[in-house]
Amino acid sequence: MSDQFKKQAAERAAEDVTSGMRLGIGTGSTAELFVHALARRVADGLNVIGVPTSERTRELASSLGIRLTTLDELPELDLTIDGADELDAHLALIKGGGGALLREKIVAGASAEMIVIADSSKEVATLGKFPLPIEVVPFGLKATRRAILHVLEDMGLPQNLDLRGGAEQPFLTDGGHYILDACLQEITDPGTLADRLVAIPGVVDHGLFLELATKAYVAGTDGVKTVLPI
Ligand SMILES: O=C[C@H](O)[C@H](O)[C@H](O)COP(=O)(O)O
Repeated sequence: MSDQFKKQAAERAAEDVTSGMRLGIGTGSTAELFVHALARRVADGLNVIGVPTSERTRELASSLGIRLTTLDELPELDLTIDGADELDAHLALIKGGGGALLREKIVAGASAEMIVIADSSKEVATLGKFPLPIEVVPFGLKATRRAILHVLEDMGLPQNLDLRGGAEQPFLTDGGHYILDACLQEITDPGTLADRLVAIPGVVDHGLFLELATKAYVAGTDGVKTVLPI
């Protein structure tokens, strides 16, 4: 069922794309459904150029005939459409379940608008049930981990930090970094947490996307609703 909802949200967002747009294209299962919907519109004559947020998305979009470039070639975008792991009523997001958070955030930050597409299971009152991905450089992993744990302790948050993929074979992002997933349950002050995490040397970025999304299409049993940040 949730796949059906993801598809409905993705197809609704594809309707917002107009010819001439410079488009950031997200990553993940919902974003992939959007890529398919977009490709159908491109086959019907829609003229857009896209910047993918991952190698995975690049391969899919290019195989479906969507014209692509890089953010270096096109550093200003009109719209990014991407999925999310969680969204709240302010359209604050947790992203990075698929490991693409860094490129996703850079691309969203270069876009005038960002539309989030999701099924209604992703909507939460408070962010944090979904583990927060924190992207770190491999060098000095233990020291970076300790510094993150210190911030979590200081903010009264649970100190659960897992290296994605495990120590034997850590997951590597497109940028060659590791991900530490923080199981926090309730992030009551995402702004402070975001600021404190990026201030740690060794932390590249984290999956809190604050004040980036301008609209969301959330699909559930009642159809697709439009959510604007409160
Ligand atoms: O790194 C992955 C991205 O942030 C995804 O957009 C996010 O994990 C949501 O993915 P999905 O649509 O597969 O639930």
